[in-house]
Amino acid sequence: MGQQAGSDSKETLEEADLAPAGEAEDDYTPAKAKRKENRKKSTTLQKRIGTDLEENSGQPESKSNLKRPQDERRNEKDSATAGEQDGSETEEKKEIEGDENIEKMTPVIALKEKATPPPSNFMVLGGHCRKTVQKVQPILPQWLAQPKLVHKRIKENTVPVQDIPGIHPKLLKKLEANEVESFFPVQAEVIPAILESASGGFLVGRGGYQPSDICVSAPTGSGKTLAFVIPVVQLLLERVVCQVRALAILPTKELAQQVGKVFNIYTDGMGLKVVLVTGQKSFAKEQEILVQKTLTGYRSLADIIVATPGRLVYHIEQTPGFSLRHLRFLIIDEADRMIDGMHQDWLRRVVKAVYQVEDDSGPKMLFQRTEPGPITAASACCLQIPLQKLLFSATLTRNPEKLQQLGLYQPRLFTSVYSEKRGNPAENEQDAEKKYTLPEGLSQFYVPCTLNSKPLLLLHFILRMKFTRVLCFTNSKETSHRLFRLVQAFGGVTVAEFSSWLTPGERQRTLKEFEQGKIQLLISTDATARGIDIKGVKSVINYDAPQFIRSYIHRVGRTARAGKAGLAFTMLLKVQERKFLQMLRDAGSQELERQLVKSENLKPLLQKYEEALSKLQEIVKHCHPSLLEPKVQHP
Ligand SMILES: Nc1ncnc2c1ncn2[C@@H]1O[C@H](COP(=O)(O)OP(=O)(O)OP(=O)(O)O)[C@@H](O)[C@H]1O
Repeated sequence: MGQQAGSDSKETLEEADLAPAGEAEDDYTPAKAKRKENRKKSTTLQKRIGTDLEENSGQPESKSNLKRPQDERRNEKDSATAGEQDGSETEEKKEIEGDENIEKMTPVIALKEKATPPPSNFMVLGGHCRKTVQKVQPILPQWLAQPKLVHKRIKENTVPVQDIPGIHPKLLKKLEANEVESFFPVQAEVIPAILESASGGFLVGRGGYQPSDICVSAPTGSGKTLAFVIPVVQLLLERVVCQVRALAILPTKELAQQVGKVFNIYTDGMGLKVVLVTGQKSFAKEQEILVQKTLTGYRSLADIIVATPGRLVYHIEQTPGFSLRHLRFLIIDEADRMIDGMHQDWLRRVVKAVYQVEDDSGPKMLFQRTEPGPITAASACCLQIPLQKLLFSATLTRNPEKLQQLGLYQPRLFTSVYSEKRGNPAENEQDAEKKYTLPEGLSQFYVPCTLNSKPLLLLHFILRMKFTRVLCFTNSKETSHRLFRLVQAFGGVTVAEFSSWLTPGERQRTLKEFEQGKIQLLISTDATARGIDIKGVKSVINYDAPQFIRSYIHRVGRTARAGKAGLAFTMLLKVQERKFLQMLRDAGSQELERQLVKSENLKPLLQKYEEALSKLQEIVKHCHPSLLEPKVQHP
């Protein structure tokens, strides 16, 4: 029923869900803002000079001035001299006089100023000399400046599962069955913190107070998913009535499916129900598995929902009986990406649904649901079900302005971004904001190349250096498709492409085949850059250099996961080298090694490559329809 009614809104929102992460730069620097403002002022002044010049030239030696009585002019002269004696104005004048350039540039003004003193309301121009602007250092709030540090080295810092107190025996069994013997550092820190925040039962905060929201910034592949799945499942084990108590929001369908799978593993046989709300199923089907109509109203069929924001909002608005009034945990994975998508207004709508007043609420209700505010005698006498936000990302912004949009409550930050030398994240707050941590097992290289040698280099890595399970990134789906066709025409490589051109079903199948080792080379847009956990990816090749540091971090993070080793190669044109390498240095990454491939090594591939190019030209000439059908090809 609601399916049709909301189809328009669904289209737009889902479209946004699918859009590959165009990583906007984190460019919060108050100093930058200040510089911009100064530049703006200077432009305005320049404009004014222009206008004043025009005005002056339009009034040759101010006839009006000559016409005015002599004593009036004398008065003006006197007041100008008096002005010079005033401390501040003298300084300003010195500045103007001291700027020789200005005098050279504006001789007309200089001459006229000497000839006739400016009228009293004349605006003195200036401010063109270069002043050194004092750098504004941001002062971060304490929770961002002094976070809880999480070891970045996984291997040396794992903690045996049994050493973390309070894990439910049922979950210990599950962990063992899934070959998780030790917790990774981020799990060892965050799991106890979440469990502790609900130590008085998940329906009330500790001591009756609202618990702190939790933000986690840890490298790609460091195990952030289990860091929220384990405590959330454990805390919901004690629930009696099935209600939506936990909601995990992710930016794409594939990521939501992946997280849904982990929740399913750890809730299996525990009596908790996990529902995926991503648009993979029809809207009506999703409604059926979310709520059930009863004689007295509706009942929830889900304890945990894993959703993309667009589809979720659609259910909030269109599904009768769908309620978030019992929501206890709001998990925002890939949080920085989700903040970028805040314009969709999904968070406001979710929070509104959580605190929505329903008919059955009233003074009789044991637990209340009101948005957190100042504690008053009236608010303190009722037990509140807290809503706790849990944020996770490998590139979590430390920009307070951006984080402020999430409406966090007394947040705590767990981070792996710190200086190795001093272990002090607040060492240089401005720097820390732009720094990220890469997985310890990652070896990074850059490959100098020309536009023409790029495809040959890729083939060289696969065919001559025998790289297997390679994830290759391009900057657009068009490039991905062309490259895929070219490698296909070359032959000898099991290749597939991955982009938003594929249907969700095709995307899922492709990822599965890649994971199973059936595909040697997967050419992808940034659609697989974030969060996707494909086991056994040995190397990542950036066929096109990523434009933003966050894109780079997520792309190369598809390898070297869970403490394993991995290789990352970035092909760089001569013109890209300096800027790209500087971008990495600024992010605190280790220096990339230069991997030069000699042209002799590419020569053996040349003849076949040219044949492949001609083949491709033929296809394009005859406009082969299959050119528009991206698919996997097995040789
Ligand atoms: N304690 C553990 N022991 C062994 N393997 C683990 C453990 N925790 C997580 N893993 C494995 O590590 C891999 C990476 O975990 P996960 O996907 O949670 O990383 P992530 O930090 O969310 O990465 P990204 O930032 O890229 O999303 C997964 O394959 C997961 O099964």
